[in-house]
Amino acid sequence: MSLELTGVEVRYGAATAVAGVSLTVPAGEVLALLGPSGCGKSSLLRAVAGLEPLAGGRVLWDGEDVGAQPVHRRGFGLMFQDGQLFPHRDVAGNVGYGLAVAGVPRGERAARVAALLDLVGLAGYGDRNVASLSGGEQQRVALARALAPRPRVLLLDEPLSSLDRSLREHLAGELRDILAAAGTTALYVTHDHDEAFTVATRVAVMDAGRVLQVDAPPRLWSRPVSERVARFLGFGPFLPAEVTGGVARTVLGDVPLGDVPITGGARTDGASEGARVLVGLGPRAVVLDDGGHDVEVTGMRFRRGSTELAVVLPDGQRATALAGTLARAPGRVRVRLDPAGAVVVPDGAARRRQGDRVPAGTHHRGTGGSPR
Ligand SMILES: Nc1ncnc2c1ncn2[C@@H]1O[C@H](COP(=O)(O)OP(=O)(O)OP(=O)(O)O)[C@@H](O)[C@H]1O
Repeated sequence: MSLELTGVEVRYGAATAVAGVSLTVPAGEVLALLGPSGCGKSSLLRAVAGLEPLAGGRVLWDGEDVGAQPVHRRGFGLMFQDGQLFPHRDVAGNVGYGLAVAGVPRGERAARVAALLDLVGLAGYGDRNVASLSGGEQQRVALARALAPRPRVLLLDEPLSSLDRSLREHLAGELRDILAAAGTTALYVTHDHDEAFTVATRVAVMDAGRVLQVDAPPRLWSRPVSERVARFLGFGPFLPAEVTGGVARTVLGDVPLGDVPITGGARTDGASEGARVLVGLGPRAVVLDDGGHDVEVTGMRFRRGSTELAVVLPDGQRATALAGTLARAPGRVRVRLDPAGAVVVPDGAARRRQGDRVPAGTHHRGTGGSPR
Protein backbone atom coordinates (compact mmCIF):
# COMPACT_ATOMS: atom_id res chain seq x y z
CA MET A 1 0.00 0.00 0.00
CA SER A 2 1.16 3.51 -0.71
CA LEU A 3 0.10 7.05 -1.43
CA GLU A 4 1.06 7.86 -4.98
CA LEU A 5 1.09 11.26 -6.65
CA THR A 6 1.67 11.44 -10.38
CA GLY A 7 2.14 14.73 -12.23
CA VAL A 8 0.09 16.68 -9.67
CA GLU A 9 -0.61 20.28 -10.70
CA VAL A 10 -2.35 23.04 -8.76
CA ARG A 11 -3.24 26.38 -10.30
CA TYR A 12 -4.77 29.56 -8.98
CA GLY A 13 -6.14 31.33 -12.05
CA ALA A 14 -3.21 31.77 -14.40
CA ALA A 15 -0.62 31.12 -11.67
CA THR A 16 0.84 27.62 -11.28
CA ALA A 17 1.57 26.75 -7.63
CA VAL A 18 2.41 23.06 -8.16
CA ALA A 19 3.92 22.20 -11.52
CA GLY A 20 3.75 18.43 -11.93
CA VAL A 21 4.85 16.60 -8.78
CA SER A 22 5.27 12.82 -8.71
CA LEU A 23 5.99 11.12 -5.39
CA THR A 24 5.35 7.79 -3.71
CA VAL A 25 4.89 7.48 0.05
CA PRO A 26 4.95 3.81 1.07
CA ALA A 27 2.67 2.78 3.96
CA GLY A 28 4.21 3.70 7.31
CA GLU A 29 6.57 6.30 5.86
CA VAL A 30 6.61 9.97 6.84
CA LEU A 31 7.56 12.09 3.85
CA ALA A 32 8.40 15.73 4.54
CA LEU A 33 7.74 18.40 1.94
CA LEU A 34 10.45 20.95 2.63
CA GLY A 35 10.87 24.23 0.82
CA PRO A 36 10.91 28.00 1.07
CA SER A 37 7.77 30.05 1.57
CA GLY A 38 5.60 30.08 -1.52
CA CYS A 39 7.18 27.01 -3.16
CA GLY A 40 3.80 25.26 -3.28
CA LYS A 41 4.07 22.72 -0.47
CA SER A 42 0.79 23.68 1.22
CA SER A 43 -0.96 23.73 -2.14
CA LEU A 44 0.30 20.22 -2.84
CA LEU A 45 -0.86 19.00 0.58
CA ARG A 46 -4.26 20.62 0.14
CA ALA A 47 -4.64 19.02 -3.27
CA VAL A 48 -3.89 15.60 -1.76
CA ALA A 49 -6.49 16.30 0.94
CA GLY A 50 -9.05 17.32 -1.68
CA LEU A 51 -9.19 20.92 -0.45
CA GLU A 52 -7.85 22.24 -3.79
CA PRO A 53 -8.88 20.85 -7.17
CA LEU A 54 -6.25 19.06 -9.25
CA ALA A 55 -5.40 21.01 -12.40
CA GLY A 56 -3.53 17.93 -13.59
CA GLY A 57 -2.20 14.59 -12.43
CA ARG A 58 -3.56 11.96 -10.07
CA VAL A 59 -3.66 11.10 -6.36
CA LEU A 60 -3.88 7.36 -5.63
CA TRP A 61 -4.12 5.36 -2.44
CA ASP A 62 -3.38 1.67 -2.77
CA GLY A 63 -3.74 2.03 -6.53
CA GLU A 64 -7.19 3.64 -6.31
CA ASP A 65 -7.62 7.12 -7.80
CA VAL A 66 -9.11 9.29 -5.03
CA GLY A 67 -8.97 12.53 -7.05
CA ALA A 68 -12.72 12.65 -7.61
CA GLN A 69 -13.60 11.85 -3.99
CA PRO A 70 -14.63 14.66 -1.60
CA VAL A 71 -12.39 15.42 1.39
CA HIS A 72 -14.27 13.30 3.94
CA ARG A 73 -14.42 10.22 1.69
CA ARG A 74 -10.66 9.96 1.21
CA GLY A 75 -9.95 8.68 4.70
CA PHE A 76 -7.09 11.15 5.06
CA GLY A 77 -6.55 12.99 8.37
CA LEU A 78 -5.56 16.63 8.59
CA MET A 79 -3.57 18.64 11.10
CA PHE A 80 -2.72 22.30 10.73
CA GLN A 81 -0.44 24.87 12.34
CA ASP A 82 -3.25 26.02 14.57
CA GLY A 83 -4.86 22.82 15.84
CA GLN A 84 -8.32 24.42 15.59
CA LEU A 85 -9.66 22.59 18.61
CA PHE A 86 -13.33 22.92 19.56
CA PRO A 87 -13.16 25.42 22.45
CA HIS A 88 -16.46 24.30 24.03
CA ARG A 89 -15.42 20.63 24.28
CA ASP A 90 -13.00 19.14 26.76
CA VAL A 91 -9.88 17.26 25.68
CA ALA A 92 -11.65 13.88 25.43
CA GLY A 93 -14.52 15.51 23.52
CA ASN A 94 -12.04 16.90 21.00
CA VAL A 95 -10.11 13.66 20.56
CA GLY A 96 -13.27 11.55 20.31
CA TYR A 97 -15.14 13.92 18.01
CA GLY A 98 -14.52 12.04 14.75
CA LEU A 99 -15.33 8.74 16.43
CA ALA A 100 -18.64 10.09 17.74
CA VAL A 101 -19.55 11.38 14.27
CA ALA A 102 -18.69 7.95 12.86
CA GLY A 103 -21.05 6.33 15.38
CA VAL A 104 -18.41 4.47 17.40
CA PRO A 105 -20.09 3.24 20.63
CA ARG A 106 -19.34 5.19 23.78
CA GLY A 107 -17.28 2.51 25.58
CA GLU A 108 -15.10 1.78 22.59
CA ARG A 109 -14.68 5.50 22.03
CA ALA A 110 -13.55 6.10 25.61
CA ALA A 111 -10.97 3.33 25.35
CA ARG A 112 -9.58 4.68 22.08
CA VAL A 113 -9.45 8.24 23.43
CA ALA A 114 -7.57 7.05 26.52
CA ALA A 115 -5.10 5.09 24.38
CA LEU A 116 -4.49 8.11 22.15
CA LEU A 117 -4.02 10.49 25.07
CA ASP A 118 -1.50 8.04 26.42
CA LEU A 119 0.24 7.92 23.03
CA VAL A 120 0.60 11.72 22.86
CA GLY A 121 1.73 12.00 26.49
CA LEU A 122 -1.51 13.44 27.88
CA ALA A 123 -2.85 10.52 29.90
CA GLY A 124 -5.40 11.77 32.43
CA TYR A 125 -6.06 15.05 30.57
CA GLY A 126 -9.46 13.88 29.20
CA ASP A 127 -11.67 16.22 31.21
CA ARG A 128 -9.42 19.29 30.96
CA ASN A 129 -10.76 22.38 29.23
CA VAL A 130 -8.72 22.88 26.04
CA ALA A 131 -8.36 26.60 26.76
CA SER A 132 -6.37 25.70 29.90
CA LEU A 133 -3.70 23.84 27.89
CA SER A 134 -0.35 25.19 26.70
CA GLY A 135 0.28 25.60 22.97
CA GLY A 136 2.29 22.38 22.85
CA GLU A 137 -0.40 20.44 24.72
CA GLN A 138 -3.06 21.78 22.37
CA GLN A 139 -1.11 20.53 19.35
CA ARG A 140 -0.80 17.11 20.99
CA VAL A 141 -4.58 17.05 21.41
CA ALA A 142 -4.93 18.05 17.75
CA LEU A 143 -2.61 15.19 16.78
CA ALA A 144 -4.58 12.69 18.89
CA ARG A 145 -7.80 13.93 17.32
CA ALA A 146 -6.36 13.55 13.81
CA LEU A 147 -5.14 10.01 14.57
CA ALA A 148 -8.36 8.87 16.29
CA PRO A 149 -10.25 7.65 13.19
CA ARG A 150 -7.11 5.75 12.05
CA PRO A 151 -6.64 7.78 8.85
CA ARG A 152 -5.07 5.99 5.89
CA VAL A 153 -2.79 8.99 5.49
CA LEU A 154 -2.16 11.88 7.87
CA LEU A 155 -1.53 15.26 6.22
CA LEU A 156 0.26 17.75 8.47
CA ASP A 157 0.78 21.39 7.47
CA GLU A 158 3.42 23.13 9.61
CA PRO A 159 1.95 21.53 12.76
CA LEU A 160 4.65 22.93 15.07
CA SER A 161 5.36 26.33 13.57
CA SER A 162 3.28 28.30 16.06
CA LEU A 163 5.40 26.96 18.95
CA ASP A 164 8.65 28.42 20.23
CA ARG A 165 11.94 26.93 19.10
CA SER A 166 12.80 24.66 22.02
CA LEU A 167 9.28 23.26 22.27
CA ARG A 168 9.26 22.74 18.50
CA GLU A 169 12.50 20.76 18.65
CA HIS A 170 11.23 18.68 21.54
CA LEU A 171 7.83 18.00 19.98
CA ALA A 172 9.35 17.15 16.58
CA GLY A 173 11.14 14.19 18.21
CA GLU A 174 7.96 13.17 20.01
CA LEU A 175 5.93 13.47 16.84
CA ARG A 176 8.33 11.17 15.01
CA ASP A 177 8.00 8.57 17.78
CA ILE A 178 4.21 8.89 17.92
CA LEU A 179 3.80 8.54 14.15
CA ALA A 180 6.15 5.54 14.14
CA ALA A 181 4.31 3.90 17.07
CA ALA A 182 0.98 4.37 15.29
CA GLY A 183 2.49 3.16 11.97
CA THR A 184 1.08 6.26 10.32
CA THR A 185 1.66 7.11 6.67
CA ALA A 186 2.12 10.86 6.52
CA LEU A 187 2.90 13.88 4.39
CA TYR A 188 4.47 16.59 6.53
CA VAL A 189 4.83 20.16 5.29
CA THR A 190 7.52 22.32 6.85
CA HIS A 191 10.00 25.04 5.91
CA ASP A 192 12.36 24.03 8.75
CA HIS A 193 15.17 21.61 7.79
CA ASP A 194 15.81 20.43 11.32
CA GLU A 195 12.15 19.61 11.80
CA ALA A 196 12.00 17.78 8.46
CA PHE A 197 15.16 15.81 9.24
CA THR A 198 13.86 14.88 12.70
CA VAL A 199 10.36 13.80 11.72
CA ALA A 200 10.67 12.34 8.23
CA THR A 201 11.78 9.03 6.81
CA ARG A 202 12.46 10.84 3.54
CA VAL A 203 12.47 14.49 2.60
CA ALA A 204 11.28 16.01 -0.69
CA VAL A 205 12.88 19.40 -1.34
CA MET A 206 10.53 21.68 -3.28
CA ASP A 207 11.12 24.92 -5.10
CA ALA A 208 8.87 26.88 -7.45
CA GLY A 209 6.21 24.17 -7.59
CA ARG A 210 8.60 21.32 -8.34
CA VAL A 211 10.41 18.63 -6.38
CA LEU A 212 14.18 18.98 -6.73
CA GLN A 213 15.28 15.93 -4.72
CA VAL A 214 13.80 13.16 -2.59
CA ASP A 215 16.06 11.33 -0.18
CA ALA A 216 16.50 10.11 3.38
CA PRO A 217 17.88 12.87 5.63
CA PRO A 218 21.52 11.67 5.88
CA ARG A 219 21.74 11.20 2.13
CA LEU A 220 20.10 14.55 1.38
CA TRP A 221 22.54 16.29 3.71
CA SER A 222 25.63 14.57 2.35
CA ARG A 223 24.64 14.41 -1.33
CA PRO A 224 22.47 17.33 -2.40
CA VAL A 225 22.01 16.92 -6.16
CA SER A 226 22.38 20.57 -7.10
CA GLU A 227 23.71 23.90 -5.90
CA ARG A 228 20.10 25.03 -5.44
CA VAL A 229 19.27 22.18 -3.07
CA ALA A 230 22.57 22.62 -1.21
CA ARG A 231 21.98 26.38 -0.81
CA PHE A 232 18.49 25.73 0.52
CA LEU A 233 19.94 23.31 3.09
CA GLY A 234 22.30 26.06 4.27
CA PHE A 235 25.51 25.24 2.40
CA GLY A 236 27.57 28.15 1.12
CA PRO A 237 29.68 29.75 -0.05
CA PHE A 238 30.53 27.49 -2.98
CA LEU A 239 34.14 27.11 -4.06
CA PRO A 240 34.94 26.26 -7.66
CA ALA A 241 36.93 23.04 -7.83
CA GLU A 242 38.58 20.82 -10.36
CA VAL A 243 38.45 17.04 -10.12
CA THR A 244 41.86 15.39 -10.27
CA GLY A 245 42.95 12.04 -8.92
CA GLY A 246 39.68 11.32 -7.13
CA VAL A 247 39.52 14.61 -5.21
CA ALA A 248 37.82 17.96 -5.79
CA ARG A 249 40.60 20.54 -5.48
CA THR A 250 39.63 23.94 -4.01
CA VAL A 251 41.66 26.96 -2.89
CA LEU A 252 41.11 25.84 0.67
CA GLY A 253 41.92 22.15 0.37
CA ASP A 254 40.86 18.89 -1.20
CA VAL A 255 37.58 17.04 -0.82
CA PRO A 256 37.82 13.29 -1.47
CA LEU A 257 35.03 12.09 -3.73
CA GLY A 258 33.11 9.20 -2.28
CA ASP A 259 31.03 6.73 -4.21
CA VAL A 260 27.97 8.24 -5.77
CA PRO A 261 25.35 6.74 -8.05
CA ILE A 262 26.18 6.64 -11.74
CA THR A 263 23.47 7.64 -14.20
CA GLY A 264 23.94 7.20 -17.92
CA GLY A 265 27.66 6.52 -17.40
CA ALA A 266 28.26 9.75 -15.46
CA ARG A 267 28.54 10.44 -11.74
CA THR A 268 25.45 12.20 -10.47
CA ASP A 269 27.57 14.88 -8.79
CA GLY A 270 29.29 15.62 -12.09
CA ALA A 271 32.71 14.89 -10.57
CA SER A 272 34.30 12.90 -13.37
CA GLU A 273 38.05 13.24 -13.84
CA GLY A 274 38.94 16.72 -15.12
CA ALA A 275 35.43 18.14 -14.54
CA ARG A 276 34.68 21.43 -12.85
CA VAL A 277 32.43 21.12 -9.81
CA LEU A 278 31.39 23.23 -6.83
CA VAL A 279 32.25 22.48 -3.23
CA GLY A 280 29.56 23.82 -0.86
CA LEU A 281 30.73 24.69 2.63
CA GLY A 282 28.51 23.53 5.46
CA PRO A 283 28.42 25.16 8.90
CA ARG A 284 31.41 23.09 10.09
CA ALA A 285 33.49 23.01 6.92
CA VAL A 286 36.08 25.67 7.76
CA VAL A 287 38.25 24.96 10.81
CA LEU A 288 41.35 26.55 12.35
CA ASP A 289 44.62 24.80 11.51
CA ASP A 290 48.14 26.19 11.98
CA GLY A 291 49.16 24.51 8.73
CA GLY A 292 46.25 26.03 6.79
CA HIS A 293 45.71 29.15 4.70
CA ASP A 294 46.23 32.57 6.19
CA VAL A 295 42.92 34.52 6.04
CA GLU A 296 41.55 37.83 7.28
CA VAL A 297 39.02 37.84 10.15
CA THR A 298 36.22 40.41 9.83
CA GLY A 299 33.99 39.51 12.76
CA MET A 300 33.22 37.13 15.59
CA ARG A 301 30.17 35.79 17.40
CA PHE A 302 29.37 33.15 19.99
CA ARG A 303 26.89 30.50 19.05
CA ARG A 304 25.87 27.35 20.84
CA GLY A 305 29.01 27.18 22.94
CA SER A 306 31.64 27.91 20.31
CA THR A 307 33.11 30.90 18.56
CA GLU A 308 32.39 31.57 14.91
CA LEU A 309 34.79 33.80 13.01
CA ALA A 310 33.72 35.61 9.87
CA VAL A 311 36.66 35.19 7.47
CA VAL A 312 37.54 36.18 3.91
CA LEU A 313 38.67 33.17 1.91
CA PRO A 314 41.61 33.31 -0.54
CA ASP A 315 39.17 33.72 -3.44
CA GLY A 316 37.48 36.70 -1.75
CA GLN A 317 34.30 34.87 -0.65
CA ARG A 318 33.11 35.25 2.91
CA ALA A 319 32.73 32.20 5.13
CA THR A 320 32.41 31.19 8.77
CA ALA A 321 35.21 29.39 10.58
CA LEU A 322 34.65 27.40 13.77
CA ALA A 323 37.13 28.36 16.49
CA GLY A 324 36.29 26.59 19.76
CA THR A 325 36.23 29.39 22.32
CA LEU A 326 38.15 32.65 21.91
CA ALA A 327 38.13 35.71 24.17
CA ARG A 328 38.48 38.18 21.29
CA ALA A 329 38.78 38.13 17.55
CA PRO A 330 42.28 37.82 16.07
CA GLY A 331 43.08 39.91 12.97
CA ARG A 332 44.07 36.87 10.92
CA VAL A 333 43.87 33.10 11.36
CA ARG A 334 44.96 30.00 9.48
CA VAL A 335 42.15 27.77 8.25
CA ARG A 336 41.65 24.60 6.29
CA LEU A 337 38.72 22.79 4.80
CA ASP A 338 37.24 19.88 6.76
CA PRO A 339 35.93 17.70 3.92
CA ALA A 340 33.41 16.04 6.24
CA GLY A 341 31.54 19.35 6.42
CA ALA A 342 31.46 20.03 2.68
CA VAL A 343 29.44 18.73 -0.27
CA VAL A 344 30.29 18.36 -3.95
CA VAL A 345 27.65 19.43 -6.47
CA PRO A 346 27.68 19.85 -10.23
CA ASP A 347 28.81 23.26 -11.49
CA GLY A 348 25.79 24.10 -13.63
CA ALA A 349 27.37 27.22 -15.13
CA ALA A 350 30.58 25.38 -16.12
CA ARG A 351 28.50 22.62 -17.71
CA ARG A 352 26.47 25.09 -19.68
CA ARG A 353 29.69 26.75 -20.88
CA GLN A 354 30.98 23.37 -21.99
CA GLY A 355 27.65 22.51 -23.59
CA ASP A 356 27.41 19.41 -21.43
CA ARG A 357 24.09 17.73 -20.92
CA VAL A 358 23.09 16.92 -17.35
CA PRO A 359 22.64 13.14 -17.28
CA ALA A 360 19.02 12.06 -17.20
CA GLY A 361 17.75 11.50 -13.67
CA THR A 362 20.51 13.54 -12.00
CA HIS A 363 18.12 15.76 -10.15
CA HIS A 364 15.79 13.05 -9.02
CA ARG A 365 17.91 10.42 -7.45
CA GLY A 366 16.35 8.70 -4.48
CA THR A 367 14.83 5.47 -3.38
CA GLY A 368 11.46 5.05 -5.01
CA GLY A 369 9.18 8.00 -5.24
CA SER A 370 11.64 10.05 -7.23
CA PRO A 371 9.82 12.59 -9.31
CA ARG A 372 10.30 13.01 -12.97
N1 LIG B 1 -5.84 30.61 -2.60
C1 LIG B 1 -4.85 31.10 -3.36
N2 LIG B 1 -5.09 31.93 -4.38
C2 LIG B 1 -4.11 32.41 -5.17
N3 LIG B 1 -2.80 32.09 -5.01
C3 LIG B 1 -2.49 31.27 -4.01
C4 LIG B 1 -3.48 30.72 -3.13
N4 LIG B 1 -2.86 29.92 -2.24
C5 LIG B 1 -1.55 29.96 -2.53
N5 LIG B 1 -1.32 30.76 -3.59
C6 LIG B 1 -0.01 31.02 -4.22
O1 LIG B 1 0.53 29.78 -4.65
C7 LIG B 1 1.93 29.74 -4.38
C8 LIG B 1 2.24 28.57 -3.46
O2 LIG B 1 1.65 28.79 -2.20
P1 LIG B 1 1.71 27.72 -1.03
O3 LIG B 1 0.93 28.27 0.14
O4 LIG B 1 1.32 26.42 -1.55
O5 LIG B 1 3.26 27.72 -0.69
P2 LIG B 1 4.00 27.21 0.60
O6 LIG B 1 5.26 26.63 0.11
O7 LIG B 1 3.11 26.35 1.40
O8 LIG B 1 4.29 28.56 1.35
P3 LIG B 1 4.20 28.91 2.91
O9 LIG B 1 5.25 28.11 3.60
O10 LIG B 1 4.47 30.39 2.94
O11 LIG B 1 2.80 28.55 3.34
C9 LIG B 1 2.29 31.08 -3.79
O12 LIG B 1 2.77 31.91 -4.82
C10 LIG B 1 0.97 31.60 -3.24
O13 LIG B 1 0.97 33.00 -3.26
